[in-house]
Amino acid sequence: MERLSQTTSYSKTISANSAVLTPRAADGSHHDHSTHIKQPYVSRQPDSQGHIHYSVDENAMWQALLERQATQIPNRACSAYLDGLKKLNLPSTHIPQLHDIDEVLQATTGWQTAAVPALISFGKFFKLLANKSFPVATFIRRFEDMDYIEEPDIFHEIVGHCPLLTHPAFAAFNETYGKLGLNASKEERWFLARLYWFTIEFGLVGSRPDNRRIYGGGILSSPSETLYALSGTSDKQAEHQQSQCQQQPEYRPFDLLDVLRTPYRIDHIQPIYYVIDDLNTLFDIVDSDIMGMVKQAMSLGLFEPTYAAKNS
Ligand SMILES: C[C@H](O)[C@H](O)[C@H]1CNc2nc(N)[nH]c(=O)c2N1
Ligand SMILES: N[C@@H](Cc1ccccc1)C(=O)O
Ligand SMILES: [Fe+2]
Repeated sequence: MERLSQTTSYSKTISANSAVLTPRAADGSHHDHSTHIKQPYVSRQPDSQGHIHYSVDENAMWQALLERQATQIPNRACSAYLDGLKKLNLPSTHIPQLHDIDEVLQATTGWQTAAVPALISFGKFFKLLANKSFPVATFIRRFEDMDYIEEPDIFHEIVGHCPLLTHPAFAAFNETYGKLGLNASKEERWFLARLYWFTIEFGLVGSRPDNRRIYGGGILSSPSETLYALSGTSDKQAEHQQSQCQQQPEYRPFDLLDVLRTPYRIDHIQPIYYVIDDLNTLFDIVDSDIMGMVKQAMSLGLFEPTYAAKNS
């Protein structure tokens, strides 16, 4: 398997649809392509003891990301997340081994991680969650993608998701969500994906701007989105600033039916966040008739995307 750190990573960027061109010739020479190419990420395989040998560069990336987030997260993440982060007791200078994470997850909620190559299919994803296993893609972003990466890397899965997986009610939400997905049809799964997206991935909690905090793992693993997500001021001012074409997030009060009908794109910072009053709102949803709501959303159809929809 090609080692991530040895792959010559070209400065980006191609438009999302451009073909990935062949990298630098073996002898190091290269033709100056007018377009740059984005080296694909390749996940690392565990050795026979289940140990993954990361390179110096990859461990340095982890250290840089954790140091940056250590300065940005404390007064932006919700307290349940901060409690979980402390329990994980993550190493600061190197990427943790999955069995070290599993020890904490097993002891707190009976969960564990599952090494996966990258984004996995809905079917595999729901099956893992239904069995209290969380997918962890075993590669880490390069420095050029430090602030924001379009696909989940190990920093996203471990620092974004694992802290709240030590929280019993949050873990139960994930497990129930997985079981619902397992029994859902293909089309229903697309609607369920929006519930996950606007809560576990990109959810905010706290109805007033001054008490608003982040619980979404997709935000907390991105240094730039962590700052952006709470940068919106009061909703009125946000509208005004938006009219001044400053990029400001839109905050919407959480409504399950609205969430299920809201298209999203996974490849850029989110323009819309749904806000719950309290984490318990999330746990009440588990006891509500989610699939009934999905059927209602299907009959009502999707809202118009607020931007050119690519994949949602
Ligand atoms: C269903 C959910 O919205 C999302 O699309 C899933 C799909 N596959 C995934 N695959 C990985 N490795 N990590 C993830 O967080 C997800 N999220
Ligand atoms: N954008 C997140 C990673 C992510 C990708 C896709 C879905 C969810 C999360 C980050 O930079 O950390
Ligand atoms: Fe995620």
